Amino acid sequence: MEEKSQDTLPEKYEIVTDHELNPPPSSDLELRKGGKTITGSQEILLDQQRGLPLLKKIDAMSTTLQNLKKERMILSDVVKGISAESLLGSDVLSSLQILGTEHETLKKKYLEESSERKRLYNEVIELKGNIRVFCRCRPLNQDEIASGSSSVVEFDPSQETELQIICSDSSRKQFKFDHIFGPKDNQEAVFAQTSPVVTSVLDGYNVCIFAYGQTGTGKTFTMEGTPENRGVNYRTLEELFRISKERCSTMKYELFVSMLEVYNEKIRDLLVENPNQPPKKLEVKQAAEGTQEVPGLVEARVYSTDEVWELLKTGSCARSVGSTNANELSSRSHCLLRITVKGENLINGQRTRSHLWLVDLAGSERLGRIEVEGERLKESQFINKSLSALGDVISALASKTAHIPYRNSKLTHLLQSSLGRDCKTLMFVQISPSAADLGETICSLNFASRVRGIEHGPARKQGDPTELFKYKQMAEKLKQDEKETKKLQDSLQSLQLRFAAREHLCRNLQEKVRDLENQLAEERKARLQQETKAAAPFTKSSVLASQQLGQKAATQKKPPLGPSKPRVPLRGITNLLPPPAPLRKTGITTFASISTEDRENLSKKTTATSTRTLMMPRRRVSIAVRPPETTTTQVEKPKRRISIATLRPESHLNPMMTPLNRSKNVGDMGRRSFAKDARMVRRVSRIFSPLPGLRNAAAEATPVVSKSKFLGSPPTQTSSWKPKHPTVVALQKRHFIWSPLKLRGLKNDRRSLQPS
Ligand SMILES: Nc1ncnc2c1ncn2[C@@H]1O[C@H](COP(=O)(O)OP(=O)(O)OP(=O)(O)O)[C@@H](O)[C@H]1O
Repeated sequence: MEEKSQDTLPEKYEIVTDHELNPPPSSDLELRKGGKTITGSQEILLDQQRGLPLLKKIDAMSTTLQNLKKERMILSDVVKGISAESLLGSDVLSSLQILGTEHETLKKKYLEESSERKRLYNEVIELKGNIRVFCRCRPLNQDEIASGSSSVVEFDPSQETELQIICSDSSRKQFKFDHIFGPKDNQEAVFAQTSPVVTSVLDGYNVCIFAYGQTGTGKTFTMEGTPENRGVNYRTLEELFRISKERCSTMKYELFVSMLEVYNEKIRDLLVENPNQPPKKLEVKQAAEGTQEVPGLVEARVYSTDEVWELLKTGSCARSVGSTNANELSSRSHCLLRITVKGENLINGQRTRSHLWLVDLAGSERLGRIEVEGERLKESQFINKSLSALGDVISALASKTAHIPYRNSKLTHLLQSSLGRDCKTLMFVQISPSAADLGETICSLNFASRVRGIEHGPARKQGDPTELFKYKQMAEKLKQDEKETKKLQDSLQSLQLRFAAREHLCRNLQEKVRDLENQLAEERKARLQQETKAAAPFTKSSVLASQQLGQKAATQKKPPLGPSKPRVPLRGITNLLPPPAPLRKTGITTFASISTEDRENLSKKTTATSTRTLMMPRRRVSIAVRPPETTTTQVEKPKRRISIATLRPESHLNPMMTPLNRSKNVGDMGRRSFAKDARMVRRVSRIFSPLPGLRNAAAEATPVVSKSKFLGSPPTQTSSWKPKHPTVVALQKRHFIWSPLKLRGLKNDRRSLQPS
């Protein structure tokens, strides 16, 4: 120890003296003067040599110690002052940063690869079949060996999936399964094949593993095992813990364990804290998310394998067992271990909740096989009933029927969400090698073969049901909203279409109105011209009068309608006609019956009243004149409605006399008229037209009847045509006098229309 301090101390002193931070004591300086560096310990030695008293030595040592302390402080300050950059350099730091980024990228890639591996792994299992059947044959037990029973099961070591059963008639029956375990295969070998299915629960798949077979064939041994040979249940949980630890950087798992039994179609919780208290009545209920739950069932959170083993032992002890002649401690119930795995992906936050059911079924032997009575018989009946329900479910799944009878038994109802199309199923068919059990063995193998025949679709990952439920509700709301939106869109579209159609109709109607107005204006203009022309050949006075009339007409006539004003869009189209104008007195006169004096009076009267008449809007006046033959033909065909008056004494017999005309004529009798006898006046009005045949004939016979836009084009006059109808003949014989209606311009000067 002494030597070691001698080696190290000189260096420290060197540093101190170099930095000149703490000058050494005077004794040191003196010693250095001699050209030698002397340490504290050497000094002590010197003092000893000099024979200094002990106190002096202690003083010296404490001084040295203080110096050393100061030194340490200085050094620590120096160390603190050294930064990473000054120590490593910027190049090293930048390369460290690059390496860090590379590390992150590699980590990401690793995650991607691991998820891909998981996917492929799952695919491999799916290809192998989501329902798999393993056969396990136990060794001959002591009793069987003692009784000299031989094995009827033959295994071919090269064929891991085939076995042969030697029947009583020495024939062989071959069975094929996904894997066959012989009497020599231990628990590890069994679990090695089982683990891939088991670990699927961590990936979010529902899994169901069950052991089926007659009593005493090793179902409990395979599932539960013994403390020395632990079975699938314990190993499964062990494996789940191992993998969850392995994945802790990316996944967070929570494991829960429930243990129950179905005894005589009743569910019993095997994990109740106080087994002495009366059992709770447990029922299978369908949760809102569609999964099967058992409300009130104990769900223990497990954190370690030790805990699990204790738990399994507790549950196993609470199980109903009884003694049968086939098994000393025969399971009289179906024992179900449920492992619930809640997973959360720490990278993307995805959550899963899946179940793994590990089922140790009660013995499948037929009733006659074991001698039971009383309570045992009842148990056996329930066991057989539920096993047959399981068989029905499997058959329904195999035949892909729409209805799977899960609810026929408690067992199948419990397993509903883990025994079906979206899940992974593994069945252990347990058989006995003994010849004495041959019949039961063949039965079990046949059942297992049926199960193996089920073609499952790909298993589906199970999300967290509460989250799934939430998403389902959201999806439904979204669907409804979409429907509503679609409805609204449809109605909007139809409204738009209707609106467009209306608009189109309005536009068409407006155009029509404009056309009609234009047409009307033109017709008015033309009519005015025609009337002026028609009045020209009459007397000089009439010419003068017509000039005056023209002037007046120019000043008073209604101007032609201008372009239509912009109209308010039509709200609706109605077929209603405008309210009819009140009936006006119609003056019908015939010049034939008027004397010269009367005519003069008439002229005066007409002139006197013309102004008033003209001012009256739309006053309808029919004037009968007898123009010369030539004049009649020269008159251009008016386009408006006309009234024609003829001299006919027997007007009441005229078929063309309309009721209106007749009444008008009758009404006019008492009134002042140009005609001496109103009955002599026959007015042919186009308002009440005669029969079409007659009308055409009359039209042809009447050259003054011009085209009306309401009645079609007038027929052309032909000299060769000879009318046959008496009315037409009468009309033709008599002079037709054209009398335009609404001839307001001319009304002022009716004299101009008088025959010369
Ligand atoms: N593969 C095996 N290797 C060694 N011993 C086994 C094997 N299988 C079963 N045994 C033994 O056979 C006996 C009966 O097994 P077990 O109780 O598991 O049968 P079981 O099918 O569960 O019967 P039960 O339906 O009546 O409950 C047990 O003592 C068990 O240890």
